[in-house]
Amino acid sequence: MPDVSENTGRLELPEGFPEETPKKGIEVPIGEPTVMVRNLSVHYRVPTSDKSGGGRGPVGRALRSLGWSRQVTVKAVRNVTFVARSGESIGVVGHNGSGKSTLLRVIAGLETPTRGTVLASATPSFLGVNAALMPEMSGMANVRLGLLAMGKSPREVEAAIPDVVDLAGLGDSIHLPMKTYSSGMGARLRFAISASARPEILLIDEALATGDAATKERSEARMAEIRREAGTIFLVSHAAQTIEEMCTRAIWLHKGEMVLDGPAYETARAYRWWAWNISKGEHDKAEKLLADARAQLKFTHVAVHDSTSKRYIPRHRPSI
Ligand SMILES: Nc1ncnc2c1ncn2[C@@H]1O[C@H](COP(=O)(O)OP(=O)(O)OP(=O)(O)O)[C@@H](O)[C@H]1O
Repeated sequence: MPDVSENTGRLELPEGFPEETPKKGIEVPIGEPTVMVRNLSVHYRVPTSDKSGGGRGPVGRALRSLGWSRQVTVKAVRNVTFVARSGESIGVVGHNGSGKSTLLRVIAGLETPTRGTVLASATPSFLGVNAALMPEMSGMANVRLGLLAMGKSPREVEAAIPDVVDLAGLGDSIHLPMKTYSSGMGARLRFAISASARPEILLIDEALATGDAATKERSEARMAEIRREAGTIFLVSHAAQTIEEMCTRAIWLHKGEMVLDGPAYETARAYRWWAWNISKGEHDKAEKLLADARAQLKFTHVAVHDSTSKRYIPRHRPSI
């Protein structure tokens, strides 16, 4: 058993936030750690068109005319640490550019962190069948293609198809070319294909926010099945309400930093309250909410002992 101590406390709702009864999600026992993220940072060096670098004078102009451009560092994820356990579905919320997708890509093993480690008990399944899907082909043909791309045999594909089609809930549209689908319909199909594998760790980026009520219901039931089979789900969404409805726990990222990590309902609502204040131009109030949230974030300690480290696979080769 790795040595971990985590934030599992209840969070206080910010003062003045309208109370609602939390939706009672599907309860599943919480088990062993499945993903451990320790001191994770991801920085990018990117060119900027900002003319202030390299000097405004003739030297700067000459350098720029030779194609030189100033580089800046974007700190997409800053020193994030947490532990995910089987049975949890963890929502990741935050403003545009707060690092949500980057965090998921590192867990998926698609991105190498600048610092820190990510360990996982199994290879995560990312909603990444997108690349294999063909817009010209029908939804049904894409189900076959997606399932084959996930490594299923033709026989397994045929056996899985009815379940995927049912979960996608597209009706007769399943026979139409995918390029005619709305973004929500495409997302439903991708979710259904990825979830059919019942992976131990499932990573979903923005796929469920656009679903209608019936789809959400079906997706939630499927997510609960995965959790019941000792799985863990990460769900990135701008729609904090989706997180409230579909997750057991949520992480709020702000400018790459973890602001809050706690029960989905409280965390997502605290984020919504902050976002609402930002949208109304109440920046001082929003700053205070951010500070209050940070004050409630408890330190998570992660140490993997040699005796158990074999169970956990690094998702990357750490650069430091
Ligand atoms: N490949 C990349 N190269 C350079 N910068 C990147 C790259 N990927 C992400 N970033 C930057 O890292 C930051 C975090 O991006 P990320 O996509 O993780 O945020 P996000 O919270 O998922 O955003 P959104 O909600 O808008 O989808 C942003 O400032 C983004 O511009």
